[in-house]
Amino acid sequence: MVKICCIGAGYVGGPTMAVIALKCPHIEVAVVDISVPRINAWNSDQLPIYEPGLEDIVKQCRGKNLFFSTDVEKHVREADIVFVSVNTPTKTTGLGAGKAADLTYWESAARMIADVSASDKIVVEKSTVPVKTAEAIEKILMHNSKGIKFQILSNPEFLAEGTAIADLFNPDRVLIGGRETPEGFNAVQTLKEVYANWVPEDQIITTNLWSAELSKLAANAFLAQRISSVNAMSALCESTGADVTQVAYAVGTDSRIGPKFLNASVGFGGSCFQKDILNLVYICQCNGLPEVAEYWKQVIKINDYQKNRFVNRIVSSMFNTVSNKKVAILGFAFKKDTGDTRETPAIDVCKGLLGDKAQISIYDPQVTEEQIQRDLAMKKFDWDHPLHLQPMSPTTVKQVSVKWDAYEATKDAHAVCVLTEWDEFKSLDYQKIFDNMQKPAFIFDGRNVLNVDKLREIGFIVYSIGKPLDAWLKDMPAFV
Ligand SMILES: NC(=O)c1ccc[n+]([C@@H]2O[C@H](COP(=O)([O-])OP(=O)(O)OC[C@H]3O[C@@H](n4cnc5c(N)ncnc54)[C@H](O)[C@@H]3O)[C@@H](O)[C@H]2O)c1
Ligand SMILES: O=c1ccn([C@@H]2O[C@H](COP(=O)(O)OP(=O)(O)O[C@H]3O[C@H](CO)[C@@H](O)[C@H](O)[C@H]3O)[C@@H](O)[C@H]2O)c(=O)[nH]1
Repeated sequence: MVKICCIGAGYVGGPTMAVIALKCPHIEVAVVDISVPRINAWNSDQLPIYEPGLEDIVKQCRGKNLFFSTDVEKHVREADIVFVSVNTPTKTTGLGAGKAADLTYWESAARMIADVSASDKIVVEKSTVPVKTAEAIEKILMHNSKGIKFQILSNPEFLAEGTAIADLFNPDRVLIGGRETPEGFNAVQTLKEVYANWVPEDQIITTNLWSAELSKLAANAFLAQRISSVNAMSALCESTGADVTQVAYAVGTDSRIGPKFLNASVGFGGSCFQKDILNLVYICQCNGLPEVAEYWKQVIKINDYQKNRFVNRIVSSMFNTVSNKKVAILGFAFKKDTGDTRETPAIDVCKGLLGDKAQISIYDPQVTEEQIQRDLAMKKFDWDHPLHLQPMSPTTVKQVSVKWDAYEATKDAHAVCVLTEWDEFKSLDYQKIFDNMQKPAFIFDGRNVLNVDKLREIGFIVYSIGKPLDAWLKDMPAFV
């Protein structure tokens, strides 16, 4: 029986390996991690991550051909194929701080593989890594090996959170990069055969190592660029009376552009886009391409601008101060159908409002109070380290309260901000919410999911990203 071991039982390692186990009953899959609580959770009824459809698959395979363990060395030693899906955070200190990828966890995983291996192995980069990482990993593995042969493959993951299982079942493509040598081609073929159990062969793309590594960074940069492009247009729409939804629709019907990923928002979040673009910018700089670096950096700058613009709009609309005013936040996760808050725009919006001394009351159906407090107290980029290595926040933010009900969160509030597009926010009883709020009652829709006309009929003053402004907001200049 072929044995696969995946180092890193996170948002990528967990779902990816669960799907491989489901689709390949003849393969034994072990997912290992240094975090004991994470592995305990994978072995319990309360999985460590929320992802629609995941629980059913884990229940079906766990204990049969899918195992979760902290015995990292044992499973690596026994495996034929080792996936590495560990954190690759942005460096916070030293050379490349604030941009470059920190490969500490990757390097320690590679050294451990070299130390414990007693047979030839294929080592697969699943984490998103800088171009040429495979070369460095190869050196670590070869240098330490005792005649053992390692083949390195790059197999970046393209799943999006909230739709991970659907994406894994039916990927647009699977990308495998390898060395262009007979051994490299064999390794690529071996991995291809795993995916071919459920992915049509013409959707399995094979390339050289560097193309696979760079394609992942490029794909995320292109996706994020679309959002920054539509968000840049949203600012112009507000100034001109155009409606960004209409503009995006008109633009997206051009088959060369396409309709997806053109929703204006308070800004993109998530663990990948910012980190991967910063990494791309750094690689461009290191390769003597400052113009290319500057081009991609602009995608992040517009995203920061959009989050600031949103906060400024709230404050300026509310007589230029939110000091001691209660602002209800609906949604804290970086997108719907996930409890993940990594780089969520809600953190920047809340910090901006707290800077203006607001009292904040938050409701999100999937995010706990402990997580929100951690996020608001944590330094930028600290979130992307294994849980037990993250600095603990010494204090909680007192002006923040977390509620388990939208009506409770919005009670007596001066304003409501929608920051995640959870479906349930569309069908709330907004008349009831309005009746229980201070007047004038404001709603700032950062996701364009609410029925603006209906809200205005009720009596709300409404701001929606990139939509024609109502009279109140026009008279209150946003200082952007
Ligand atoms: N989250 C996504 O949607 C997504 C999608 C595609 C690619 N990626 C990339 O995949 C990688 C992992 O992302 P994630 O979201 O799964 O991160 P994560 O933080 O959820 O999981 C990483 C896990 O690796 C473990 N780990 C770290 N070092 C280890 C070691 N030496 N030995 C054993 N375990 C170790 C950590 O404890 C953690 O549980 C990153 O490079 C990310 O950029 C993420
Ligand atoms: O039109 C859009 C689409 C998305 N977003 C926001 O963009 C962020 C990222 O969304 P999404 O890409 O759906 O989720 P991720 O899980 O971050 O997935 C991205 O990042 C992963 C990690 O690299 C890749 O594997 C995926 O292909 C890539 O879509 C979220 O805050 C969304 O709300 C918008 O504001 N407007």
